[in-house]
Amino acid sequence: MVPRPLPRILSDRGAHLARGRELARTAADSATDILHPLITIARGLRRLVSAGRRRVADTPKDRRGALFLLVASVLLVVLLLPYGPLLATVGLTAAAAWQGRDRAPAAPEGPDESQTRRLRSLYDALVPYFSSAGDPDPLYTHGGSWEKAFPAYEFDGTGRITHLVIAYPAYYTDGEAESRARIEHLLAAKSGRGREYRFAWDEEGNQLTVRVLPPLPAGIAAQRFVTSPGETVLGFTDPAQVRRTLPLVHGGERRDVPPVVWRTGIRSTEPHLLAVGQPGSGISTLLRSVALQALRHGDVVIVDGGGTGEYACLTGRDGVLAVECGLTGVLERLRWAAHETERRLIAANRAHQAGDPPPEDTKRPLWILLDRPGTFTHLATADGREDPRSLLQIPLRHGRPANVTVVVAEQLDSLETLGDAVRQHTRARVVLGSATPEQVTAVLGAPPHTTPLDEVPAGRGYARLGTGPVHRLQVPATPNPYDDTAEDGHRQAVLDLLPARSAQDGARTGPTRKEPERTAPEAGPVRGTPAGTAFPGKHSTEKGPMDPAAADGTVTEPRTAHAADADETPQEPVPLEAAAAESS
Ligand SMILES: Nc1ncnc2c1ncn2[C@@H]1O[C@H](COP(=O)(O)OP(=O)(O)OP(=O)(O)O)[C@@H](O)[C@H]1O
Repeated sequence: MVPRPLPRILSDRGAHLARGRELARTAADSATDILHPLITIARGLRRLVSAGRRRVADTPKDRRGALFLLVASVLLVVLLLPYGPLLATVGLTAAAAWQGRDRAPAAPEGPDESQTRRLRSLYDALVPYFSSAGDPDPLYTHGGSWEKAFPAYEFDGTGRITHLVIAYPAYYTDGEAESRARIEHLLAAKSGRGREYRFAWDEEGNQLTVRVLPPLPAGIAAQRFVTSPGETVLGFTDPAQVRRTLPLVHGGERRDVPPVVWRTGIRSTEPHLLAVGQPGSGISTLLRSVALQALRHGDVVIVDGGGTGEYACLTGRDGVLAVECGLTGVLERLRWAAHETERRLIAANRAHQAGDPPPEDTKRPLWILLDRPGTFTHLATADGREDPRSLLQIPLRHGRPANVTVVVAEQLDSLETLGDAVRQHTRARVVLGSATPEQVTAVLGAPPHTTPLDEVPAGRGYARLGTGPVHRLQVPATPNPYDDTAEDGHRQAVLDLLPARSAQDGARTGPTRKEPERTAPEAGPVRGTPAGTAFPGKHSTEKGPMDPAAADGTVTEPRTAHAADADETPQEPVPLEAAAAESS
């Protein structure tokens, strides 16, 4: 699979950097070669001086005078002898060169006994798979030699394999997923569990390369990442597949870490994201991390189907248009988002036709983040209300040119509740937590090329942007700052990133709505569901100007950053058909 190219400016910069690094390395290598004798002599002189110092220190104080006298007499004799100083310099240089020689013992050639045993055991395990009765010159036979089968290998300090190249016969069915999986499973088991392995199959050269991957850096706190507008850091990955690094602060130190950067906006080829995972895998954490980054340049609407107050910290903050966890509010917000998408499209379209740049009020990114929207689909169906999925269609289909981005997070076992529009238009995908290779493949559209971990840390998983490669992913630690069980430093990092509390909170109200509010949590047994079916507990975050069902029964219009500048009368939504008619 071809990695999605970076924007030219970035890829060029990467190429320049790589070329620069290569040149610097070559220059350093040449300089080391030329200066090697000098380095050796300098090292030897240093050793001679320290030996002399040691000698003086070891000599009892009362005998040091005699020692200095002896040295002075030798120096005097040398000075008086014909060619004495010259001979002394040559002698000293020779002694320094001898002392400064590299004394590290030469690395032993080939593997030691225990390493040979490991390689032989791997070879024997592979014989049944890589041998065939009709092969006249078999590479793998019982009792055969492993040397030809394993042209390259490396071991770590504990004697476990870290890198292995395996040659296999051309007739092995390496194009079939099942055949590959069989070998990968066997190698992971025989090379030591508890580590992650990357397998690279070279079908042309009939070689399989196995590499042990170092663990991804966990516990990197949320922080202001060095990114451009339109870029969102989903998490961190291996350096092998990413040509860029992000400067970060981790554990009080500055580090450069390769990120998985998702690009949104009108030029994005993956304008919307779908994140799935098992309960507790870190999906809400990922959404919180995305929200905090989105708030740097845009407005955010959050739909929380979890009902555990995961996004309470964002309520009433600048740029946060709503944090909804009740069905009525959610429908209201999604309806508004659909209308806003249409409004932006029409405004931009009019500007295009007039030959003007897009109006300012269509440029500010709008993010709709939905955590477990399946809960509301279920409630709406039971209540005979509008399906929230149908309201998502317009932002998903037409969000890109309108600068509207949708992020949907759902649990692995509720994927069937997502609906076609979400499936079709979310081309950026993330899977977190433990998942079988089949589940990962079903979500990402391609298998992971690494073995799954026995114990998956929170926030660990895979990401794929469009048809790009599958990346290992570690989401930055972005806990709910009101969660006492989370690490204090990580909670404080989130608090530091929160925008200021909105000054206009509670300032504006809109038309009255008569509908009674019904929240997922307090709905109790819902019509059409078995009595006692439990829904997530209520966490009411509807307040201020976004409250769709305030105590006095009034509803407010969602507040955008531009609403204040624009006409105070709520804009009538214009359907998409009208936009199409206008443009024709
Ligand atoms: N990237 C991460 N780094 C460190 N800890 C994390 C990370 N992601 C999640 N966690 C921790 O794991 C726990 C579960 O995370 P989170 O609530 O985000 O998961 P979830 O999938 O939304 O779970 P739930 O279904 O329970 O809501 C939390 O304690 C959170 O702090």
